[in-house]
Amino acid sequence: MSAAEKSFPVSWEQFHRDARALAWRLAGVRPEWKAIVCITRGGLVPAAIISRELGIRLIETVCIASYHDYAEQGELMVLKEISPELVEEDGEGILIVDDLTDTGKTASLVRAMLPKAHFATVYAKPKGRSLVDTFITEVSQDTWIYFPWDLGLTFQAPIGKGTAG
Ligand SMILES: O=P(O)(O)OC[C@H]1O[C@H](OP(=O)(O)OP(=O)(O)O)[C@H](O)[C@@H]1O
Ligand code: HPA
Ligand SMILES: [Mg+2]
Repeated sequence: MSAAEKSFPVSWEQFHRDARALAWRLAGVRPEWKAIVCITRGGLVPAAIISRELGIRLIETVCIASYHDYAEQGELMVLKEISPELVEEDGEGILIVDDLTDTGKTASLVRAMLPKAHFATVYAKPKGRSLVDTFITEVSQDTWIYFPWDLGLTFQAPIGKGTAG
């Protein structure tokens, strides 16, 4: 991916609101889901919110790492695969959850594992958008999304010059 020029910081409240909005959309897709397959680590937080909202209690993980250094994507590594029982029927009725799709590489890898599953992310960038079935907010490709679990409270310099006390 190209170096991100803009930033999109997301608070816990906003993330919760957006993940709930995603759950509302998914409730309209089908009445029941067999399981959530959550792409770690980023998918763990939206999966917790969606599982609570939709009453889905069977949660599986597929563990993938790619962005080793912020904004620099390395080779995709599958650290843990999906259990064979859930791969049966090509993932029909299964909900795949991730926090976002950026280049779409992670999404296309997991889609190939469960071709009939429904793929949902909270955020999407243009390159990955066509690989997900449902998402809430699109941000431009040159934007880096800062998730609340990567942020902390820090001092903000005053807007006006010379007013720092
Ligand atoms: O569409 P892509 O370009 O493939 O990027 C999207 C993926 O990148 C991030 O995960 P990352 O691999 O950084 O691991 P993490 O979830 O553990 O932070 C994010 O959580 C998505 O899973
Ligand atoms: O914009 C992003 N933010 C956080 N993690 C990411 N992984 C890929 N793209 C992003
Ligand atoms: Mg991830």
